[in-house]
Amino acid sequence: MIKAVALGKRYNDVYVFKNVYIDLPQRGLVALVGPNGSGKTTLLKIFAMLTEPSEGEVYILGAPWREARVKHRGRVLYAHQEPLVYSGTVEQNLICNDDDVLEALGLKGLMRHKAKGLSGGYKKLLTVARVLACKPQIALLDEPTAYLDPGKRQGLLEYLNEYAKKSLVVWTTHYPPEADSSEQVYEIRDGNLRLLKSRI
Ligand SMILES: Nc1ncnc2c1ncn2[C@@H]1O[C@H](COP(=O)(O)OP(=O)(O)OP(=O)(O)O)[C@@H](O)[C@H]1O
Repeated sequence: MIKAVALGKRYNDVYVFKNVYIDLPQRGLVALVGPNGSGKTTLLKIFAMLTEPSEGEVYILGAPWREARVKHRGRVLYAHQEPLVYSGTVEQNLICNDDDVLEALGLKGLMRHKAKGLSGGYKKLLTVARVLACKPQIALLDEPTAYLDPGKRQGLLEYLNEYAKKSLVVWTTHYPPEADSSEQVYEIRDGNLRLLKSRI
């Protein structure tokens, strides 16, 4: 439900990537790997309709990018790379409430804690939970496993695999082995995107 055709993005005259083609399904877990600065966040933010493409076209849930930005706003949610929390409690940091998500991400017992007082890992989990609890049709998660210990990484990935049975989840990581459990793995490198693996 995300399709890019000859997509390019440049800042001034410098291309981050060009001639990107991708066709992502309605549901499934899709990992985007690549080294620092390769363009993972930029691509995710284009899909999130936060960054405008420089050339080509992107279709989100069937609508061209500019139209989708108006039509599909709440259906496509992006979780920032940085653990982003606001003042107030964990509960007050959530826009939507979903017990399953909070339980799975280990936040259930922390609802009355001050969000700014959480550790980096729990701030990151809250950033991800804020998106997943709202049940978007497309969840775009920028390095959701960063800051997490191995147990929490695995727990989160297991939950994402479950979640992706109903929705499309695109997530980024620097660490290719971690992407193995995803149904599709794309790599972005030197301005090009290529499909490394697909089980769909
Ligand atoms: N607003 C901007 N203005 C100018 N250049 C930018 C801007 N945003 C990103 N870039 C450049 O685009 C390139 C890709 O950045 P991006 O953050 O998408 O990479 P990334 O793969 O997510 O990196 P990392 O793994 O380090 O988070 C980098 O060279 C970066 O400096």
